[in-house]
Formats: sequence, structure tokens, C-alpha cells
Amino acid sequence: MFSRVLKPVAGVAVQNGAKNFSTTSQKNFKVVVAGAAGGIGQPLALLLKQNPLVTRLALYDIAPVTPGVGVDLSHMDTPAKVSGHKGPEELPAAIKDADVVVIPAGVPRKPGMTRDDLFNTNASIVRDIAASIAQNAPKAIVAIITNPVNSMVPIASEVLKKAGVYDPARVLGVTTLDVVRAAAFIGEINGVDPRSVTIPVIGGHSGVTIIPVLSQSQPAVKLSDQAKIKALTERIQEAGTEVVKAKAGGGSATLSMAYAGARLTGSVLRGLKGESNVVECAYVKSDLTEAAYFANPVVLGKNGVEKNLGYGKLNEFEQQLLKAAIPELLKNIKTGEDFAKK
Ligand SMILES: NC(=O)C1=CN([C@@H]2O[C@H](COP(=O)(O)OP(=O)(O)OC[C@H]3O[C@@H](n4cnc5c(N)ncnc54)[C@H](O)[C@@H]3O)[C@@H](O)[C@H]2O)C=CC1
Ligand SMILES: O=C([O-])CC(=O)C(=O)O
Repeated sequence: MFSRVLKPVAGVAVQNGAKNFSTTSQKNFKVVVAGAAGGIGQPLALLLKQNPLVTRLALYDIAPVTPGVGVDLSHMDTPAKVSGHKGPEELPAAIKDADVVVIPAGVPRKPGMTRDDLFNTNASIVRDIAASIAQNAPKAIVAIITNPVNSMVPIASEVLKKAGVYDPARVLGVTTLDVVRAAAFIGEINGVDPRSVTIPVIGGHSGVTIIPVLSQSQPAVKLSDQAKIKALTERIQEAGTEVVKAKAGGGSATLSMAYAGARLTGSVLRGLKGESNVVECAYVKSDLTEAAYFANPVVLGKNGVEKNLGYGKLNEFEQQLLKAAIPELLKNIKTGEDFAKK
């Protein structure tokens, strides 16, 4: 069951979950990457192949190269057994008995597009993968990278609900890249190792729904005036677009996303293994605000989301950001739910 949602607490610290992969694995985990041949999928698989908690790594994609990506990774001298699965007929075998399914399947943005512009293509991709999870690994933790995340998580949740296997503690939208970026930028400003920065980013994963809670940064952000805080906030909100523009038609963030996805997956596995105090921001089923799904720090445990830590105290500027985010989130969630209910 989804754990009770706690009242927002002040000054929530977000651990840098990827830093310490355990070397004494107490359990063997099967992880599936759905969309494994893509810009995110391949480096994500490369990173997961190095995680000692992963003993089976199943790569799924519709691209013909997928089995070859599997063969390539299988030559690495790390324990995880790799399998490659190509096309919908091989989806059930890929998903079967998975502990975690990470989904970066779907199209990325090109300059001038919003994440919402990806909805029409990506909605059915996520729906079909979720349907296979319902049949073949109903207890798996599902981590959705595919955009628009704000709408894809409601789609997967509705599909699992229809199949009678929905557990809100097991469906996460991956917002880790927002946290990673916020820490990178703050590290640069403060002149410290970004891995020593803890910063919650709450709300969702697009434009105004991305709310970096800079007032809770540890260490405090060394910016003197509000105009600079506003500019940093906007940079974090638009960081995805910064990459899309820089790649000039060649796609969106892939390598930093693979890093962030491997960190989130590693944290999910550490929670499943029974490690305590594993905290990450993720976009989850929520009753903290009007929005039925909301991102903020959560504790990951043996059944997925063990505890929702809330979003703590927001200053006046951050409260305004939250106010701006909610209508957009409500719209994105409705779009996803309406699609899934069709
Ligand atoms: N949550 C986040 O922070 C981020 C999300 N993204 C999103 O991740 C998604 C993937 O991005 P990239 O890897 O750059 O795209 P990509 O185009 O390089 O790779 C996508 C892969 O999905 C595969 N695919 C397409 N339809 C499929 C299906 N029905 N079943 C299985 N696989 C299928 C393609 O064959 C391709 O290999 C995009 O929607 C992008 O917007 C990207 C960056 C950050
Ligand atoms: O911006 C995009 O389209 C990809 C993405 O979600 C990100 O980089 O945050």
C-alpha cells in the first residue's frame, strides 16, 4: 500500500542517491530498460550494467539494433546477465518477473517543440508497455522517463488500475535530472563539488511545473539578490530546452538523463534491498496539493515509495511558483487520464 503522506516538513534533505552503489548485494534484481536502443537507453543500460545490485538486465526496444546492444554490453566483465529483446512480440519475455522497469521509450523534442507536443506519439508507447507490465510483472517498480512525464505517469497508473494491479507506491515519474541540474548549477555558483549539494525540486517535469526549492538548498545558494534567484530558477526550469537548442535538431538531453536515470534506479534498488533513508525526488501519486500527482522528496523502501516527505516550507517566491504550477499540472494529468480512459 501507498504509505501515508506526511505533512510537509521544513528543510528536507535530498540524498545524492547514486553516489554509493552498495557492493554487498543481498538480493538479485532484474531491471528492464524499455527504449534501450535510444539516446538515453544505451548509456542508461551501460551504467546499470555496472550496478552490482542488477543481476539481470533486459533491454527492450523496437529498433533492430537492440539484440546487438545486448551482445555488446554482455561482453563487460560485470555480473549482470544481459538479454536483448526486439519488437512487441518479445516485450513479454523482456518484462517477465522484472523488479524494476525503467521507460525511456518514445520520441524526444526538437527545437521549437514543447514536451506536450510529444504526447500524441508517446502516450500509446507508454500505455502498451504499462499493459505488458500489468500482465508480466505486476509488482515491478515502474520508473517513467518518457515525456511528457506529467501526463505519462497518469497514463501508466490508469492502465495498471484497469488491470487491477495498481499500487501507487510503485509508479514513479523520473524528475531526477532536474535535481541533478539544480545541484550542478548551484555547485558552480558556490564553487563547491555539486555532489555535496542537496536541493529538492518539486512539482512536475516541464517548464513552470519544475520548482527548484532554492531556499532549502544545503549549502545555501550564494546569490545576493532576488533577481539572481529568479534567473537561476528559470535556468533550471528551462534547462531541458537549453540542451534541445544546443543539440540543434539532434534531440534532447541523453547522457545527463542516463546518469540521472541510473541514479534513480540505483536508489530504487537500494530501497528494495532494505537500505534505510534512501531519499529521492520523484513524481508520484499525491494528496499534498490539488494535483493528483506531484514531485517531491520520497523515501524509497522495500515496496517502492515508503513515505512521502512533502515539500517543506516554501518562501513567498516559491509559493508563487507553486501557484503557477498547479493549473498546468492539473491540465497535464487530465490529458493523460482522459487518454487512458478512452
Ligand atoms: N524525464 C526526463 O527528465 C527526460 C525525459 N526525456 C524523454 O525521454 C524519451 C527518450 O528520449 P531519447 O532517448 O533521447 O530518444 P531516442 O529517440 O534517442 O530513443 C527513444 C527510443 O525509444 C524507442 N521506441 C520508440 N517506440 C518504442 C516502443 N513502442 N517500444 C519500445 N521502444 C520504443 C526508439 O526505437 C528509440 O530507440 C523522450 O520522450 C524524451 O523527451 C529526455 C530527457 C530527460
Ligand atoms: O527537454 C526535453 O525535452 C527533455 C527533458 O525532459 C529534459 O532534458 O529535461
